Amino acid sequence: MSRSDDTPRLPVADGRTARRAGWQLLKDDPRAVCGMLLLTSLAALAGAAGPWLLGRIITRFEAGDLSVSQVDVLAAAVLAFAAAQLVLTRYARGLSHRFGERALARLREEVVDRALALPGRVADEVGTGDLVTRSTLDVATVSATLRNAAPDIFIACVQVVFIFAAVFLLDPLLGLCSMVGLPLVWVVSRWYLARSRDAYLAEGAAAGGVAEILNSTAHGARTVEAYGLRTQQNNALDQAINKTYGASTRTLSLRTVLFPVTEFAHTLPMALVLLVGGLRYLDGAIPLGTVVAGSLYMWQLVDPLNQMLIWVEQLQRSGASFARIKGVGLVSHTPDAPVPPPADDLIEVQGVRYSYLPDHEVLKDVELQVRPGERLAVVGRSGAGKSTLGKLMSGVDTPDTGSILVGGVPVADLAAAGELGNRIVLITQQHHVFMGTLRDNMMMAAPEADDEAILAALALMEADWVADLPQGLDTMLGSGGVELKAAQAQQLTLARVHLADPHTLILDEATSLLDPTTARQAERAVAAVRSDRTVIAIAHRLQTAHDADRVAVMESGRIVELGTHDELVGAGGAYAALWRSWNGEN
Ligand SMILES: Nc1ncnc2c1ncn2[C@@H]1O[C@H](COP(=O)(O)OP(=O)(O)OP(=O)(O)O)[C@@H](O)[C@H]1O
Repeated sequence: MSRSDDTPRLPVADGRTARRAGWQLLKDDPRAVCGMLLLTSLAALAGAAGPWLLGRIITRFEAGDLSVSQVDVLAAAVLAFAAAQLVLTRYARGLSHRFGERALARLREEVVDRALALPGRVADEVGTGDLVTRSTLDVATVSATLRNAAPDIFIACVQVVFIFAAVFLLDPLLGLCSMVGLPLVWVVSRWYLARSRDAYLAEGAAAGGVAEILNSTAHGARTVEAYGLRTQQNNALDQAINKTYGASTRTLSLRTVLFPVTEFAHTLPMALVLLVGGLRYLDGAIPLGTVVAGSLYMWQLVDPLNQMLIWVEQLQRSGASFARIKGVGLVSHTPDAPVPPPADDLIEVQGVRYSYLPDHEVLKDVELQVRPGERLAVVGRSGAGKSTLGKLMSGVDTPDTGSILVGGVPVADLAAAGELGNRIVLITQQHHVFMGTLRDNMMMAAPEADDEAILAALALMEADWVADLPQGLDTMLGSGGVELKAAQAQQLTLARVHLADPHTLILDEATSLLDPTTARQAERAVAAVRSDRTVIAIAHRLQTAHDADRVAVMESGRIVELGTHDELVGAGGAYAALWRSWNGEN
């Protein structure tokens, strides 16, 4: 039940891909980036003016060519520049935050799109834990960076550049002194960054492992109880928690080196500027005002460098999260080019092979054409591959080889582009009710549908219960709201399909789990939604095959017979045998 270390995981984007994706976030919003750069530069310039003016006051005062009123004017200018820096930084930060929010919104949409475009087989293989961790914890980590760290780091970088430039302009030797800490910061950061990516990835993966075990235990709680697997699950959880502890300790030990060394690297230039500046002043090489201005710049440098130090860890952590988020896209099925509209409603299955597991082919060279408006029944023994064929025809996954086309366009491409829902819909026994109002649940199939159309679709499915809902179409459904019974959920699903108005329905035993009365009601609902559409019915009851235009018989992943009911009964093959045995049973 619990997943082991061998459980396949979603891939992680390599450093180059992640850097390119990060760069793309900037390129996607060029106006905001230019605005941020301009405002931050102006703010840094205003910030650099203060120490320079104070230095001038001291130098000229020392030289005796400054009156008290001139001191007042210069002091007022210092204040004015400080105020300007405050205002400009505030606007720069506002702009950066808005940039961060927009980038985050794009990233969130991308995660959802990519997760939804994951091939069904991959989603089955990797389980929910890894995917959930990437779309929740990892997105939260990246969002903290985009909201707070990125603006602060950006502003700090610009400030640091301006401060160094200002010290060099004051006195090149003091400028050199101001930079002595940089090699130390460079070395320790390289040391840290070389180790921390893997360490944070391991920490993220370990957290995913814990989430996976908790998820599978919660979902399979009854099985755990029934088979007495409690100890086994506890042990697996203990192991996963120990792994998380080990991974967190590793990242902590990296931080205990980074922080003290960089702290020292900040203090060193301040001391050197004071020492060398003082000596040069005593030698008469530079005025006192230059030493004061230089040390004030060093004092100004502490804050942005500290900001960068504080955020470098967050940056690294979110770099790992960003790579994990981008990794989801590496296995998602996304079409390379814009998807053209299908020429018509003809469905063609050409040489399709498919396996869930290596060396176990479930579909073997399946060929099939379904004409618009045709009713095709797919029959065969359990495990023959009927449902798998239905899933592939509805774009849930892509074939390993061969293609499934509608009007000449691969259905998986249409599904990935979100353009399959109003063409081909798969109806299974699982009817999902989304958390939200009844109207939300209906409008996701047809965003432009009005209340009248929604109520008409529900009425067509005999969903009388809608009239009893406390807030009508505004009633909240799902957990925390009104919980629908299986039959009601099915009516809702079918009404949604009716609104989406696809040309093809793939019915996979849509009514078999219901009790006889609700099954009859459900059959009427299915009949209402089938009218005038192409219907591919994956049928257990051969009456469905009898009433269909054509019947495809599947055996061990192949279509072994294809024809009308009468033709196949006459041929005396596999279908005739199934028909005889079904008739005998009934
Ligand atoms: N998610 C999965 N992972 C691995 N194997 C699977 C998965 N789903 C189906 N299979 C296997 O693929 C084969 C075909 O299954 P499929 O459900 O398509 O057959 P079917 O004809 O629809 O059977 P039934 O009528 O019992 O639903 C079976 O051997 C089944 O065990």
